[in-house]
Amino acid sequence: MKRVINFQEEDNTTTQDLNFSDLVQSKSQIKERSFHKKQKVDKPNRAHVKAKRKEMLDFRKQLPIYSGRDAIIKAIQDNPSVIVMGETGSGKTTQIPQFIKEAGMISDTLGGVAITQPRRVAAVNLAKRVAEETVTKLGGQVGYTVRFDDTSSSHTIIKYLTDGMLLREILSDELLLRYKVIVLDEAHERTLRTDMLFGMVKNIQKIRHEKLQKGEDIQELKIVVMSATLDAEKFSEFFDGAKILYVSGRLHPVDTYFTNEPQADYLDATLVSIFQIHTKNPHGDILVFLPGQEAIETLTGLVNDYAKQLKGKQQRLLPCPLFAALPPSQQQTVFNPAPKNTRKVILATNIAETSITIPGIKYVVDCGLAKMRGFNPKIGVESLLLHPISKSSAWQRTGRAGRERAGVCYRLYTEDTFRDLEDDTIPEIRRCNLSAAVLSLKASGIENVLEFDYMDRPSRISLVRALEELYALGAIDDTGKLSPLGRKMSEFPLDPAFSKVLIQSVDYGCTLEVIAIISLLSVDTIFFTPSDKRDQAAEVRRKFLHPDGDHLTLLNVLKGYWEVKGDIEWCKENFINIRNVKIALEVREQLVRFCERLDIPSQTTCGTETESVLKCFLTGFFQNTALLQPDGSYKTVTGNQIVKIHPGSAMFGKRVEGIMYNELVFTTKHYVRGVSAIQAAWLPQAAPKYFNNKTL
Ligand SMILES: Nc1ncnc2c1ncn2[C@@H]1O[C@H](COP(=O)(O)OP(=O)(O)OP(=O)(O)O)[C@@H](O)[C@H]1O
Repeated sequence: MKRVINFQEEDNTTTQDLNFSDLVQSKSQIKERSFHKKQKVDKPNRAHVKAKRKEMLDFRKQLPIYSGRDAIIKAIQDNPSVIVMGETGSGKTTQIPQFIKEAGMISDTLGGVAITQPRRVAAVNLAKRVAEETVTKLGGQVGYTVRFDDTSSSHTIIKYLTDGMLLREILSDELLLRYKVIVLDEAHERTLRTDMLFGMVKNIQKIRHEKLQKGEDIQELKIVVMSATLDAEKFSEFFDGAKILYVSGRLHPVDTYFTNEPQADYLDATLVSIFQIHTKNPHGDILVFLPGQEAIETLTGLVNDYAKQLKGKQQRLLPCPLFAALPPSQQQTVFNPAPKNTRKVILATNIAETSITIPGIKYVVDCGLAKMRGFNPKIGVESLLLHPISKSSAWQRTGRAGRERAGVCYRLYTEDTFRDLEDDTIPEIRRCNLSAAVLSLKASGIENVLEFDYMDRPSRISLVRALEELYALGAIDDTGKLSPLGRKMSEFPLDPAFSKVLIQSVDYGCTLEVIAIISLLSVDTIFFTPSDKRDQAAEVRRKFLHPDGDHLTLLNVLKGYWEVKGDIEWCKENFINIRNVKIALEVREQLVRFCERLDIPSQTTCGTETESVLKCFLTGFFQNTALLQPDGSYKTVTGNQIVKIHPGSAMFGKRVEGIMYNELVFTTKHYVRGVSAIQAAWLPQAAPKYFNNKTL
C-alpha cells in the first residue's frame, strides 16, 4: 500500500443533527392479527411457518417505527396525505405498507398499496423482504413490478414498483383505481419521474375526491410521502398541508469518520481505505460508493491485484461491482452472502444509495462524488460531470450501514467539506432534457404541460425546447396534441428519438439492425482499452471499423462476436468488453420482446444495404447533425455550435460532408459521440416538416 489515510471521528453535535423532533413513540395498542394466509401450507410445514412468523414479528417489533404504528395508521386514516420522515433503516419502506394492510385499509376490493422506488434493484429486494416478513410467496399478497419484470398478480395488494412503472400504469388506469394508497418513497431523490408523479398523483387524488362528493362509487386516494432526508415543510405545502410525522431512532448506531485532509485522488483514497479496513478492522462486508462504471471497473481490477499481494492468513477480499447497466441477475449477486473466509467489497454507484439493505454490510466508504447529468436547453447540450454529492446523499450513503448491526462510515472528505455541501441534490427536472417527460405527461392526458402542477417548476425554455423536439419528431401535432405516432412512441421504454427510429425501422426494412445498434449504444462502450495498450487496441480493432462510422462499426463487432459465439479469447484478443456486450444483448432481447408485444416485426433486415440504417437513424436524430465547414470543423445544424468528434469514434479525424451523432456531451470540450457520416441531402427526407423552411 502506498499510504495511510487518517480519519477523524465526526463531531456529533453538528453532523448527527437531522432534526428528528416530534417523536412518534406511543406503544402499539393494536394486536397483531393480520397474517392470514392465502396459499395452502402442507401440514409438516405449519410449525415452520408459525415459527417463522413469530421470528419475523419479533424482528419487526424491534424496529423504531413499530412503536409509532398506531399514530401512523391514524394519521393515514384521518388525512388525505401524510409525510413520514424517519431515519434510514427505521423501517418506513418495509413496515408502513404492512401497517396499512393490518389496519384493514387495503384489500382486493378496496384497492392495494403501491410503493414507488426510484430504482428497480430496490423495488425487487423490498418486495422479496416484505414477502419474507409476511411469510407469503412473492407474487401473492406482496409483489413487484419493474421494467420487463412483473411478479405481481391479481392477489397482490402490497406492490413495490419503480416510479417509471407507476407512470406507465397511469396510461392504462388513469385514476389508479387499483390502489387505495400510493406511497412515494425516497422522495428526496427528486428524480424526474418521481417529480412528475407528485403532480399527477395529487391531481388524481383531487379528481377521485370530487367524484366521491358527487356520489360516485369510488375510493378516496391516500398519499404517503416518505424519506429520511427531505424538506418536510415544502412537501407538506405542496400536498395541501399534509400532516408531517417524524419517527425518531434507528436500529443500530453508525460511527462516522471524516478524513483529516482533503484527498486529491479519490480512487487512490478509496483503494487505501478498503485495504485499511480489510487489514485492521473486524469482519464485516464493505460497501463503497463511487461515481460511475468506469471508476468501479478500474477499482475492481486494482482490488484484485492488491488482494493477491496480501500476506499471512488474511481473509479473501472479493470485489463485487454494482451499477445500473449490469444485468439484473448480476446485480442480484451482491445480495448473496460472501463465501466462507471472504470479505465482500461492493463497489457501487448511487444505485445502492437509497432504500436497500445489503446483508452483511458493516462498513461504508463514501468518496463524496457522483456523476450528474446536466442539460443546457439553449443549445441542447447534455453534460455528465463529476460533482460533490449533497448532504442528503451523504446521509443516505451512511444509512446503508447499521441495518443489521452497528456500522461504520468512512467519508473520504473533511468535515469542513461536508459542512459546505448543498443540503439537497438539485431536482432532475431542473437539469435534464424534458422531452421524454413531456411525452409521458401528454400520453397520460395532460394537455397543458406548461401549467402542470410541478413542485419545482422547470424553466420555460426547457419545456418549450422539449415541445419543439417532440413536434419535430412528429410526436405532437400543430395544436400540441399527441399524434398516433407520439402515442406509439410513448409505449417504448426509450428516449423519444430512439423510439421513433425503432418505429420507422419497419419502413426502412432494418429493424433487426436498429434494435442491435440501439442495444449496443445503451452501454457505455463495448470496447476495452487498457491505458498502457491504447495503440495496440486501436490497431487490432481497425478490422471492425466501418467507413461510415460508429453505428455500423458496432454492428460489425456484434457480427464478429456472433461468428465466434462470444468466445472469451476472441474478445480478449480484440479488446472487446465481453461484459458490456452481454449487457447489450440482454437489452436487445428485451427490445425484441417489446416489439413483439406492440406488433412490430422485429426480424426485418436490410442485409448489406447499410445506408438504410443511417437514413433510419436520421429520422430520430436529424437535430443531432453537424455539417463540415471550410476550415475543417463541424458546426451543428441546430444551434450553430462547433463540435469535436470524440477520439474514441470511428469518425475521429475524418472529413465528411455531414455527421449525425447520438450524444453531444460537454466534458472538457463539446464532444459528439456515436457518430456516423451522412449526406446533407438526406436531411429533408428524414424530417421534411422540420427542414422545409431551413436552408442547409
Ligand atoms: N433484505 C433485507 N434483509 C435483511 N434485513 C432487512 C432487509 N430489508 C430490510 N431489512 C431490515 O429492516 C430494516 C428496515 O428497513 P426499511 O427499508 O424498511 O427502512 P427504511 O426506514 O425505509 O430505510 P431507508 O430510509 O434507508 O429506505 C433495516 O434496517 C434492516 O434491518
